[in-house]
Amino acid sequence: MASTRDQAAQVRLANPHLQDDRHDVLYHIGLDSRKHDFKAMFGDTKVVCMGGSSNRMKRLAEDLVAELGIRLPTGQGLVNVIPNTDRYVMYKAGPIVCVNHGMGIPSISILLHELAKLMSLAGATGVTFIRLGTCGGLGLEPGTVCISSRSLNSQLQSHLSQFILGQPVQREAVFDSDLARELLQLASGLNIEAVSAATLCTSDFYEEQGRTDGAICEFSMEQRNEFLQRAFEAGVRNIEMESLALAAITHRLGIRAACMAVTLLDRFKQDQVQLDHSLIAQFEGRMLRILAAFIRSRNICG
Ligand SMILES: O=P(O)(O)O[C@@H]1C[C@H](O)[C@@H](CO)O1
Ligand SMILES: O=c1cc[nH]c(=O)[nH]1
Repeated sequence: MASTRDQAAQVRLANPHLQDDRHDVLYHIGLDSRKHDFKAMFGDTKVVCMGGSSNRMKRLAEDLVAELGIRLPTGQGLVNVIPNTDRYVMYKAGPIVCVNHGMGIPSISILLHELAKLMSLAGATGVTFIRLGTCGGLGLEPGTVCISSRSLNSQLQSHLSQFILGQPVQREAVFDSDLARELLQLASGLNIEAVSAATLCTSDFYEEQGRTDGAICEFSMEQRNEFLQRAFEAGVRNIEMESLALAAITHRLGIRAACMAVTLLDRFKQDQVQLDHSLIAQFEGRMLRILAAFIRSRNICG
């Protein structure tokens, strides 16, 4: 349970160049502090939900409205609140924001910079960021919800490496352990198969995840299996493409964050995702139920 101090905490940026009263253009999410009233639009935000695809985030917002009985502004319905860009979409249902992050670390990290600035300028307090995604599992039944404890890069190290001004910078990629535990308990209470473990985050779906079915593959089946086994022994139970940036950026800024992703396949058994869309939607529904239980437990929707 979040403490009173956590609930009052504002998002604090880690950038001495930024003045509080600045004019700021959040270019990729199409928001401008001179044209939009950030406090009125986003000041009440408590949870920011993220996932790769735009339609999935729209569905998530619709499902949360139905599941939690959230009342929308009269005559407005659920609308994309960032229509000035087609990079991302964003829906707001009461204090919940649902935004898509695209695929991979560069796409989610641009979004995270702009979302953190947005939440800070809006004066939002006690905000939690949660990614709801899909992933490959290691030794898990498809449909298992993986809640990341930390994220490992493709060298199985728990940090995000970047080159800033030409110099290597490493940022620790860990998630809030209390929040991860809380989500795991909620899953268990709902009888949803879930684990909390390390997540491998790569910058590619094919070769970096050890798939032999990409357009290029220069390793053997034995090497593939050895890599997946090594990841498993390092504590990895799922593989995806965004958790490293989510963990590193939120940890650096002190934003409470979690990454939940449902497994679409067991990578020890296969490389191709062969599930049909209705089953994927059913699996994603498991994360919606955990998320809804989390939001209910926080009493933030009135
Ligand atoms: O949240 P989603 O399901 O979009 O994320 C995973 C990781 C990659 O972005 C993508 C690869 O298929 O799916
Ligand atoms: O295997 C998978 C499935 C979904 N997303 C990934 O990044 N990998």
